[in-house]
Amino acid sequence: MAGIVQFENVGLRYGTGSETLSDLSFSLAVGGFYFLTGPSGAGKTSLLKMLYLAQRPSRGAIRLFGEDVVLAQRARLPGFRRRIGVVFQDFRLIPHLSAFDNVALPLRVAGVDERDLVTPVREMLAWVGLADRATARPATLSGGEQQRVAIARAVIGRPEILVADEPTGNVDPEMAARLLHLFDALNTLGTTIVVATHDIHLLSRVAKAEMLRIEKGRLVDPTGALRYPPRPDFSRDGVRP
Ligand SMILES: Nc1ncnc2c1ncn2[C@@H]1O[C@H](COP(=O)(O)OP(=O)(O)OP(=O)(O)O)[C@@H](O)[C@H]1O
Repeated sequence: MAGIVQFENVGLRYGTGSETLSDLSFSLAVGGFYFLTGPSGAGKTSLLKMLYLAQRPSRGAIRLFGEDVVLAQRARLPGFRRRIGVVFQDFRLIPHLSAFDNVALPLRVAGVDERDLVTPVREMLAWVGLADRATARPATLSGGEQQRVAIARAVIGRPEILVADEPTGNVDPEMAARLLHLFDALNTLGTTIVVATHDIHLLSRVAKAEMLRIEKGRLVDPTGALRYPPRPDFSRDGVRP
């Protein structure tokens, strides 16, 4: 079955320098849970940006939901983006809006009636432990609280893909475990999850997760499990390549 995300020979060059990312070829399954790891500066955020359509690749093909998003007309990109929830490394909350209104934003953009959004937004704020901070503006929240608002905003619209860049960077281990539980619950409902992280404790907490590792702009894939197109299955006659 085709993946919900497919990168084929993707390269990314900022400006005129050498490529930041090279020869990325992989496929992510619908409903999969993936951790993206690698040293600082390896290119994790850059890969995620291409995935959530904030950055065009310099070469190669990217297919999301079965459609070529590099060749897609610009006018169609917002439609694809609405199907992807993003937790940015720097949160990107709207400063003049309360926590409630930041979380409600994707539902309002999608045209959800005001009467229908109050309960889901309150429930989501409670989920991330911020039920009593609904009226607070981002500047009055701690870094960890802002991060949780950002996560609530990313998942409120039940995206098909959730992309999170270091989502537990500013929270204590107990909150990190709760957030991971939230991602896991979403994943169980069918959302494909891609989490970039340095946190090795996080990696061991989700047994079903697969690892994507980037080093110096290239995907390191020792098992070959993520290679695109998939390897032929030799298991029936027991012959390994
Ligand atoms: N907009 C940009 N213009 C030019 N170079 C950039 C840009 N964004 C990132 N880079 C460079 O691309 C390389 C990869 O950066 P990226 O942020 O993708 O790495 P990362 O693996 O996410 O790092 P970290 O774990 O520290 O967040 C770095 O050398 C960085 O300086």
